[in-house]
Amino acid sequence: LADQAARMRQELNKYAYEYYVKDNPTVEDYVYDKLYHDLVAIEEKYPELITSDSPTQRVGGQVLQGFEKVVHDVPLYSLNDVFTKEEIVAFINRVKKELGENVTFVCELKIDGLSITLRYEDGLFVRGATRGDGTVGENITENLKTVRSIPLRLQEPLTIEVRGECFMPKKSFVTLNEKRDEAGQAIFANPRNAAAGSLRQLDPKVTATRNLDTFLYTVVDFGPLHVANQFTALNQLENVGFHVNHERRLCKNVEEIWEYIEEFQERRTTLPYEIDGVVIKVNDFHQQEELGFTVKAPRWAAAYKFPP
Ligand SMILES: COc1nc2nc(N)nc(N)c2nc1C
Repeated sequence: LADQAARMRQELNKYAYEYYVKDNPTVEDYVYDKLYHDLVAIEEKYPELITSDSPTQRVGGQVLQGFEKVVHDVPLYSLNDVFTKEEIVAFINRVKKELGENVTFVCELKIDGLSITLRYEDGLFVRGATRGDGTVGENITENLKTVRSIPLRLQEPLTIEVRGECFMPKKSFVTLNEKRDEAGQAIFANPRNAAAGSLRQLDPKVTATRNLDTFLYTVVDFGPLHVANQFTALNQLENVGFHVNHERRLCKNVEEIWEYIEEFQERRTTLPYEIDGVVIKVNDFHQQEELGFTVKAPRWAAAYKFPP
């Protein structure tokens, strides 16, 4: 029976990966729901068969009295903001001055959400935390377990820490505010505040109702993923189970970067999530190491902020 429960868990986690990460479900919802309820029945009868990566454990946490502090082994740094094409040109020129002409950049969307860091040991999700001040954050593992796109077990038994954004899709934001308005509750000003409020809930059962989502964009130590640059790292992050934003693009020069920026300034209102800019990164990890960091931010990246 233990094997049967394990097979059901694996099947459910596969369906969830296809649905939430690959955005390409292979079964109808009722198939998932039926298998889920069959697993719940087995686990209720034989609680000793319950494991931490069972989808039935996503909304299990008790109501917390408060959040523990988490000291980040590797600080969550911030990005240098730029606001004009001239500043982008200056950034690219400075990078090429130090690295030579043979540099490729990755452009990614800057999601308007909350920075989170997720720790996995042997493939199992063990801890999730907020960025906080970059050095000390809050342990919100129980709340992050309720976010369906966060895998409870990776496709490989990796021990890694990944970072990204937790956000509330625009549609969920509108529905939530409609419900709150009808209930005479204060509405949230924007999806970012709604996501922050949802993650700061002491009761995970409330967080579970908020339809939060994630996009992961970096690994603290790329070693275990065996990747040499940001673009393949993003592909690998998706392969091992994380939700990664698909609008990433390799750019060789300012023209291609500016083209990407103009495209997403245009598409911003039609995207299902809010963005506040574009992040430009040197793609190759050795070149990133060569450039290093200033006190607060990497010298190999810049965040172009859209005009308000
Ligand atoms: C390399 O560091 C970063 N990379 C990022 N990438 C994206 N797409 N969005 C961010 N908000 C972001 N933030 C940081 C600190």
